[in-house]
Amino acid sequence: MVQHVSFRYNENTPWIYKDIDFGIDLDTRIALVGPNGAGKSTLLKLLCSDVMPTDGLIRRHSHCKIGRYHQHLHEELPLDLSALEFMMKEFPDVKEKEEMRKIVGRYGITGREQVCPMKQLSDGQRCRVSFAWLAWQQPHLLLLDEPTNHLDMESIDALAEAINCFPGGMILVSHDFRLVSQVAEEVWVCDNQGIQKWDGDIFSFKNHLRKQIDKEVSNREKGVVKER
Ligand SMILES: Nc1ncnc2c1ncn2[C@@H]1O[C@H](COP(=O)(O)OP(=O)(O)OP(=O)(O)O)[C@@H](O)[C@H]1O
Repeated sequence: MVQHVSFRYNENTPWIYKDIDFGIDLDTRIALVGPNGAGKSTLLKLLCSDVMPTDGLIRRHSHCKIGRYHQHLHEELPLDLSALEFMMKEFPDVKEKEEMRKIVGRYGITGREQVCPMKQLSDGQRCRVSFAWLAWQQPHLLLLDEPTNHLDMESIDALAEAINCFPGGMILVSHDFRLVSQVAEEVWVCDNQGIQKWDGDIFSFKNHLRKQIDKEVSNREKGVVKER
């Protein structure tokens, strides 16, 4: 439950949210959209307590496990360890190396990629390790912030399929309309320090953006003509 939450990073920076109020649960399937800098990533950080509300309250079920994927997650991996060593260290309950090999293999990290130091992997491969790490925590709620940046089309479709098989809640921030259309049931717009449910699907939102841009361009052109 997000109750009357307002947030700004500090006293010298503008309010990102003012008095937002909503609830999410394990059936939640939301795509967050909105202009750059509106506060989409900040909302995910608030939900997983990476930052705390300036005012108001966020109440969580005490057993709710939240997993957040963000663009810098793969940069936080211990690069001198191999993917296999890292996962064995993070999940000591998996005792057999062969079992962990299978787990990591499901994320497209196979053969030598599993045992070489992760510094030798590409960004895309490291992202896959991050996904394996995130998924194996078995969160109840997934917060995905731009998860497609280092993924090819095939991996994006695999991600969509995985999200659709995931039984918990999900909030996605993504500029990838194709992914959004495959996994989101609702579109919420972050703008002007608030959040509003979009009355339509992601494609109608895209059309709305296109019209808005056309209008801005035409107004600018009219302005230029007037100036002349
Ligand atoms: N740690 C921070 N300290 C101060 N300001 C920050 C911090 N992190 C983000 N901001 C600012 O807060 C605002 C919201 O940022 P946020 O990243 O949440 O927006 P966003 O909607 O996710 O943007 P984008 O689509 O560009 O990723 C921006 O103006 C950003 O510069």
